[in-house]
Amino acid sequence: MSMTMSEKILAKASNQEKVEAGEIIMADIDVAMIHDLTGPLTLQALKDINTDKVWDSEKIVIPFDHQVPADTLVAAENHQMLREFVKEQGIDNFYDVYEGVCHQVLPEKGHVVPSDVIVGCDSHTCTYGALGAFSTGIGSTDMSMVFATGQLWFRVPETIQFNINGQLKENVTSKDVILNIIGQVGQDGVRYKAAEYTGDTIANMDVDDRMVLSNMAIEMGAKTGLIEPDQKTEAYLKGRTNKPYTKVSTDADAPSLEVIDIDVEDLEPQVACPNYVDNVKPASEVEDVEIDQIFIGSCTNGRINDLRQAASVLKGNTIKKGVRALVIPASRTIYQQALDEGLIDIFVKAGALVCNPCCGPCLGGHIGLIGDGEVSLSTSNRNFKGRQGSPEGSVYLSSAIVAAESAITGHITAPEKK
Ligand SMILES: CC(C)[C@H](C(=O)O)[C@@H](O)C(=O)O
Ligand code: SF4
Repeated sequence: MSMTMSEKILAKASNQEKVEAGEIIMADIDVAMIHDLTGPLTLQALKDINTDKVWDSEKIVIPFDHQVPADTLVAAENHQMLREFVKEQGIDNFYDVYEGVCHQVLPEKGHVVPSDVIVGCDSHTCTYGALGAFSTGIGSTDMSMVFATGQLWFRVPETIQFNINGQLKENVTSKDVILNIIGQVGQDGVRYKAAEYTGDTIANMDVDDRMVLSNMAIEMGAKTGLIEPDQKTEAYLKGRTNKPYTKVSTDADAPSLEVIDIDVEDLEPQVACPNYVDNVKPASEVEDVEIDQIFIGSCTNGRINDLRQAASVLKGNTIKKGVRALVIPASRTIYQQALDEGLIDIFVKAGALVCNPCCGPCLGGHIGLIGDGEVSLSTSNRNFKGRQGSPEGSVYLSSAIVAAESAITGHITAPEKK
C-alpha cells in the first residue's frame, strides 16, 4: 500500500506492515529529550507514577539551554536536580550549561538519524524532521510515560506536502520561505498533520537551512516537518553518528497526502508582524517600523549560515546608536566556528553584544528582555504578545540578513535588491 514518510516511520516504530492516517498506534521511541525548563516537571511526573529507573538511559538526551547559566536561585536548583538525576540514572547524553540550544545540539552531536521517532519536551522538537526523523514535542506528563516504558501513542497524521520550487534571490533565505508559507496557510493551517517539504528549492538547501523550515512547522500547527533524506543529509550525518538508519520517502499516490505547490522564484524578504506568526508582510512594506533591539540567534536562526549572513551585512558598519544588537550562537561549536572565521570580531566591532549559547530572549524568560513599548526584531520563531518580555512590547520576526540590515539603520530594512 502507498504510504507517506510519516506512515512508513510510524509503521516501523509500531512493528506493523502498514498504518493509515487517523489510526492510533503505540510507537517505540528512539530518542527522548528534556531540557532545563521541562525536565523538572518530567521528574515530578515520574515520581507520581512511582518509577525509579528509566527504560533506557542511552536513549535519553538532556541539554541545558533555556536559563543558562542559571540566572535565578530556582533555575540553579532545577539544574542541580537534573544533574543529580543524570548521575543516578547513568545518562551519558547530558549537555550542561555551555553546549547550546537543544535543537541545535541534538542534530549536531549525532543524536538524530532518518526514520527515528523522537519526542522532546519542547514544541520545536519538530526541527529534526530536516534529517528525516519523525520528531515532535510532547508534554512532561507524556514524557514520564516514555521514560518509564519507552513507548508513546500517536494518532497517525495526514500529510501536507509543500512542493517548493524556484531559485531564491540573493538576500532571500529559508526563513523567508517558511514565513511566506505560514502567512499563506495560517497558524493552524497544518494542524495535527505532518508537514513535508520537497521540490528543487529544498534539494538545493543545506541541512542548516532545511532545519529552519522544519523548526517552524509547529508554527502552522504541524505535528512534524519532514524532509526526505538525500546526499546532503548523509554528508551531514557522516562523522557525527554511527547509528544505523533507514531512509524512507512519500509515495506520490499515498491516500492521505495533499500537495501544495509553492513558487519562490520572486519571493522577497519577509517579516512576521506582531502578535502572530502568520501576520506576514514583505519587509519592504514595514520599513517605517523603528526598532530598539535585534536578536540574531535561537533554534531557528542561530546557526553558522545565519551568523555568516549577518556578519557579511555588518562588516565595516556600525550598529545604530540606541539599538541593542544581541548575537547568540546556537551552540558552542557554532560559537567556535564563528570565532575561527572572524565573525565574532565583526559583530563586536559593529557594536553588537555577543552572548553565550542559549535561548536568549526568545521566550522572554532569560536575558535580553524588552520593556513596555519597545520593539524587537528577532530571528527566532514566535512573536506572541509578551514573548520577549513586556506584553506592551512588540516582536517582529525575520531572517538574519533583514535583522542585521535593520540594526544598522534603526528601522526594519529590506536588503537592497540584487
Ligand atoms: C520552554 C518550552 C516548553 C517552550 C516550548 O515548548 O516551545 C520553549 O522552548 C518555547 O519556545 O516556547
Ligand atoms: S530558542 Fe526559543 S524556540 Fe527554540 S527552544 Fe529555545 S525558547 Fe524555544
